[in-house]
Amino acid sequence: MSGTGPELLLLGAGRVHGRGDAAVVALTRVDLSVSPGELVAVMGPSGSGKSTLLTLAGGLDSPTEGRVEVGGRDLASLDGRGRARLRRRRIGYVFQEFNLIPSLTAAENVALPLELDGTPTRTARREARTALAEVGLSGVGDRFPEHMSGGQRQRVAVARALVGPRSLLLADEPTGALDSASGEEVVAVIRERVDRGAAGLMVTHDSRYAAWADRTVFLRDGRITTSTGSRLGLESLVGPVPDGED
Ligand SMILES: Nc1ncnc2c1ncn2[C@@H]1O[C@H](COP(=O)(O)OP(=O)(O)OP(=O)(O)O)[C@@H](O)[C@H]1O
Repeated sequence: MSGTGPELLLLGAGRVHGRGDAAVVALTRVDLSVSPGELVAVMGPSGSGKSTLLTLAGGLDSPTEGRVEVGGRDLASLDGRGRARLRRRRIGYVFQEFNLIPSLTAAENVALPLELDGTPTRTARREARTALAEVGLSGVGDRFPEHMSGGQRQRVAVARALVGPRSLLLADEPTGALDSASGEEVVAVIRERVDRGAAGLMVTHDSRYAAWADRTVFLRDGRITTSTGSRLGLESLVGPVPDGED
């Protein structure tokens, strides 16, 4: 984590695919700042640019206009290797698909990003157990994904995104097809890590999960149309939202 500035900053950021008549504007002129300790939810209809926003924020794709900074650093100033290193060390992703490797145990799956980054196996496994404990899965490190429930598997995926000192969490529909109890557990884990100092950006279709965020931005046709400052604001837009502990 660096200084007091935002962990994630998008300034006039946009992404156009293709050219001329075939050009598709996936995202345009987005200004967004997410500070350490802040969780921002992203909502919007299908095709409104939510995933594009996340891939730009994570340096998986580059903007065709504007800029994206992570930890005060303009991603365009880094070469491919520099961006890859930043992604591995600083950014945690949670996707809808669990993407766990079936032949590895839960702990091995979680340790993998650290091991790929050169962390000695022993240290990586220790960090993996800490991350599994953080998501409430202390006892299942030696289990294989096929012997776990959907909710447990997604929490393993969240642990893999959290492992080590991640300062930016990007979650694209992290609750996926989970039932609401498992979904709430996943969002609670993200909320907890954010409360301990990470910055979080989470795409969701469900206002119950967005209610865990400090702010919600709404996308339409690639633009931010509305931004609520609080849960109360969200309530005025989408109707009553349940309490966090429900
Ligand atoms: N590689 C690409 N080439 C062309 N168009 C693309 C590409 N990727 C995304 N788009 C378009 O950009 C727009 C935004 O897509 P994006 O996936 O970001 O939306 P989304 O809000 O995440 O949608 P969903 O909720 O369905 O996942 C869509 O119109 C999509 O068709």
